[in-house]
Amino acid sequence: MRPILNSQQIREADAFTIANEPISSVNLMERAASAFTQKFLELFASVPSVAVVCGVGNNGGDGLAIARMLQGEVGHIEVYVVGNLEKASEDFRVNYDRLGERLSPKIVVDESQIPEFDTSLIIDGMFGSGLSRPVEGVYAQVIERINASEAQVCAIDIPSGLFADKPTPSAGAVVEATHTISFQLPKLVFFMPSAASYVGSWHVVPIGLSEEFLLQQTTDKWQIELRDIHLPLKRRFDHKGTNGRVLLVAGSKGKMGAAILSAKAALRSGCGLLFAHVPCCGLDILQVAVPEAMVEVDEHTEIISEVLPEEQIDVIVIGPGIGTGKLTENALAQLLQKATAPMVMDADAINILAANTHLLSAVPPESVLTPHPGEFKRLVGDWKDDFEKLEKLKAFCKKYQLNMVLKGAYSAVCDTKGQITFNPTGNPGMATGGSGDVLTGVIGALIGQGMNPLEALRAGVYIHGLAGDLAAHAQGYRSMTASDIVAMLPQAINQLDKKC
Ligand SMILES: NC(=O)C1=CN([C@@H]2O[C@H](COP(=O)(O)OP(=O)(O)OC[C@H]3O[C@@H](n4cnc5c(N)ncnc54)[C@H](OP(=O)(O)O)[C@@H]3O)[C@@H](O)[C@H]2O)[C@H](O)CC1
Ligand SMILES: [K+]
Repeated sequence: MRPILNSQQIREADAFTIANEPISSVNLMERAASAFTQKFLELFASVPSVAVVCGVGNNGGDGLAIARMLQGEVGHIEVYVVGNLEKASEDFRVNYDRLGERLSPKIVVDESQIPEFDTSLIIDGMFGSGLSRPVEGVYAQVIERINASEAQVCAIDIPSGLFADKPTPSAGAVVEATHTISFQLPKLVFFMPSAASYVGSWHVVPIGLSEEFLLQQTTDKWQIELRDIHLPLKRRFDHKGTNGRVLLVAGSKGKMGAAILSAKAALRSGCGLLFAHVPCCGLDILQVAVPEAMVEVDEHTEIISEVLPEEQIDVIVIGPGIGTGKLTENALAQLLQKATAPMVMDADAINILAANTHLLSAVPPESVLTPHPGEFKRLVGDWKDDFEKLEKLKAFCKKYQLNMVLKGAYSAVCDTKGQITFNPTGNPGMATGGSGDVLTGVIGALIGQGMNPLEALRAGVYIHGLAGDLAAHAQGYRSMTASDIVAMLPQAINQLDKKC
């Protein structure tokens, strides 16, 4: 997993690398600028004109070095320095002197000197990880002008004005980048919905900071990587009874589709036997749609009113399409008293828990909850910003000793110790009805096959997102449906199997 460190830790990594590699600070800047330039040229093949807007710190120093490196690679280049040169950092000065006369920068210290920015692209190097306060005054005016221009904007390290690891006050101006090329590690704020319009598409380029130092750092935030996913092995002598016995409790009148999607997803994710408990009205529907499922019917025609867990069930998946009626609430309460297998709880199962918080302590330890933000809000109340939302997620998982995925772009998986991992796969096309039902089925199948619930949760969100990406590629992210995600599960799982 890739650690996500705070600005202070990254500064220390910088200093450690300089002292121990050893490399001079200005040469580290040269390496960072070169890594940026290479990625930039991959992203923007032919750019007619670029404005490089620099502050006077090291982010600005990067900007000057990048402007120098881009000479001959792009058309016309203009360089602007915003701020007081007397306050410039050491490495900024060295790069200022290296610029040469052809790129002679224009200095901006007041409003009258702010240009119109009519280039096709702007590189933003005003502030990076050294931002110490919200951006105001002439700096804010420059940012407003950048944001108002027609140009694409590519930020160096982080969009100027955005704090990497804490909320940015709404009073401060922030660059709205179309792309951000960041150094060595992603910054926490890149995973926050509220920062998406500033960060744009983000890319991380290695700049050779000491791996030894980075891995020693304490953090509770990580990014899942492909190499972290280890699927359960299938062996020659396995049989259906050893490949996971999954009980799916899902559906109600008019919502049998949720049960079908979960059931299909579980079967496509390798579960050996799928038992489905559904209301009477769902019997024919499920048997026709999913012939592999063994269906047991509830006494009630339209909803689930009583579930008795059979013996030898490895995992119980409950929630998709069940509704929140009183009888179903009672059925869930009874099930919680008797269940010993870990549970995957989604949708209305979570809504029932939110309305009856005394039930939370009865959920088998290490079980998995898969709320979307609306369901999560019902469980923990509202939050003032994305950072507080993550704190609430940690506190909840620690308190109830549960694993949880908070679904959305970069779904956040939290374990019982409060460690958070962000999932990199997935796309906006997955924000469609039934997508969550697919995820619960995948996670249930993986737990059934013997993965521990946390590993299954991390692998499940990764596979689900990957299948979603493949579906978006095939159908377009506007048109794809949850059934398309199910259809792509085999391809996604095959891709993961091949890398093992
Ligand atoms: N660590 C690495 O991996 C590497 C980072 N590089 C680049 O360096 C920047 C960080 O550089 P740093 O000099 O620490 O900070 P900045 O350039 O972001 O900004 C510092 C200057 O900006 C002033 N500042 C801060 N906030 C404001 C504000 N709101 N308004 C006006 N001025 C502001 C600050 O002044 P102070 O008064 O706060 O002292 C400084 O003058 C990193 O992001 C990378 O781009 C390396 O090049 C490679 C290694
Ligand atoms: K920047």
